[in-house]
Amino acid sequence: MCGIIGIVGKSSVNQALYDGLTMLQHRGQDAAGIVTCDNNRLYLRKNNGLVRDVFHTRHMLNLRGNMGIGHVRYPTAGCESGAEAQPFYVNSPYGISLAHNGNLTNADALKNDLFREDLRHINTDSDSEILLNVLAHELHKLNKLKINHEDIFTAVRGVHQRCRGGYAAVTMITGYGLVAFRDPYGIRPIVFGKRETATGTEYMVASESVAINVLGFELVRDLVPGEALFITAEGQLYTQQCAENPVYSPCIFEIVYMARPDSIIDGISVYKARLRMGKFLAKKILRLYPKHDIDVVIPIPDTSRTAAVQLAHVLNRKYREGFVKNRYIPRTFIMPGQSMRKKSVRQKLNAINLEFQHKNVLLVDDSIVRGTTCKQIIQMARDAGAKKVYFASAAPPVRYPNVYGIDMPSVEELLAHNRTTEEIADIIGADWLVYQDLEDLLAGARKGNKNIKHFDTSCFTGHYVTGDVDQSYLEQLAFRRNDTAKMERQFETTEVIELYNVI
Ligand SMILES: O=P(O)(O)OC[C@H]1O[C@H](OP(=O)(O)OP(=O)(O)O)[C@H](O)[C@@H]1O
Ligand SMILES: NC(=O)CC[C@H](N)C(=O)O
Ligand SMILES: [Mg+2]
Repeated sequence: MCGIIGIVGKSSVNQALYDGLTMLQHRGQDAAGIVTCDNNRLYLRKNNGLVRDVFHTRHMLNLRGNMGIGHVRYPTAGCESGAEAQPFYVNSPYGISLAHNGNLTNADALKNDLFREDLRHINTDSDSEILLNVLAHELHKLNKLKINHEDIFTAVRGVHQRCRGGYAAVTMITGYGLVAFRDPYGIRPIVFGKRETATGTEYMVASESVAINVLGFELVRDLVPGEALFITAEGQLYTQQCAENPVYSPCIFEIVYMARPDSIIDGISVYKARLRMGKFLAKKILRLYPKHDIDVVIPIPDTSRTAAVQLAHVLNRKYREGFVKNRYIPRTFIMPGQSMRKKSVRQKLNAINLEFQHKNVLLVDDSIVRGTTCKQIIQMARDAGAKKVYFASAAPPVRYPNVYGIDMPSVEELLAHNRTTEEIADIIGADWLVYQDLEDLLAGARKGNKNIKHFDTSCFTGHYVTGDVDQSYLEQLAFRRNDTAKMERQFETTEVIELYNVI
């Protein structure tokens, strides 16, 4: 769930790209990058860190031109090295740069094919470098000095035929314009917008609508699954469906946790969907515990707040901000290692004792994944003087790995895997625990857009919409990306590549 952005403007786009990336920072905290194009020359800055740390005035001044793309990264493949920060670049054909949100499930086979058949070298373990080279090859094989929108859509059709998994991508073809595309299941989100200026229409593509709103663009719509968009450097827009059998199946975890509440994804207001999650969860609590003795509802900031407000309202109990969040500590779930995540929970959240003393509190979180947050938070509530601590998760139990762009690679790390709700309550130290039912979560999301019949719910059900994920893939993924493997890799190879894809 990285954040991607692209703008074709009528004046310099560096500041707008920077501002847009700050609106997408919650999607990736590990690395950030921008590449711009001016007079057929590219200017790139990327590195590890938050947006505000990666771009200083001198970098901003160098990012020239009226067209560019950007990325904030949360790794799901390869390593955390700055060498794998995006956008990636390949010089042939035409000079193409790419920013990718998602994860390819056939990356190994593609890498092999790219080397043996397409004679292309992939220098990192990032699946995004593979996606870029597949697109480059599909363009290359047209064997044309000059390409038009039809050629570009032909190449994207080729990408859909070869690539599997989740991918929303924005690419820039030097001298031509900006190309964005979404995988045939629409797993990862991508929207576009436009803005009228005195000198013509400007276009913008982004992972979430919030970036489009804040920059003063008007949201046009989501790209539908399989669709591609091409905006010429002069500002002409073309769109085309490039997949044979697209099936709308957006990732439900975007609604649960990833996206900002003020975003609209696939026509669904994330905010309203989260309110409905709170309502359904309250109804379930009333069904299970009609004589409950909850005194107060307390959210675990930030993401659960929206659901908790509505949950408290339906339960007819007070909603209180019992935990104060340190605004300078980023999101913990998307941090790379367990020790960092664990330490950060305590740095991030602190209890206001008077909201807990002598009370039976219901703590609400949007989800429980590894259990890092809830274990510590329940203890903090007890230390703050709570009589009883109940816990509600606005999402169902996360029991299976995610393979489409969220870093949940190993079942061993998932608290709910092979455990009952009672066992989990015991481990986290809650007096009782309640999870949202999947049907209610889906109903809450569907109410926002009745046309969406399916969602990718793989982390709750183990059913993978792309149909290509088998046990051996999951074993490989867990082997490569479990926390211990990541930690070992950090010491071995982090900065060894040193080929930063510099333009
Ligand atoms: O069970 P866990 O593995 O701890 O993961 C789930 C937790 O992580 C998230 O919070 P996060 O701090 O990442 O983001 P937020 O501030 O947006 O809530 C989420 O809201 C849960 O609290
Ligand atoms: N979370 C994502 O979208 C990750 C993008 C890409 N797979 C990477 O690891 O860099
Ligand atoms: Mg949270």
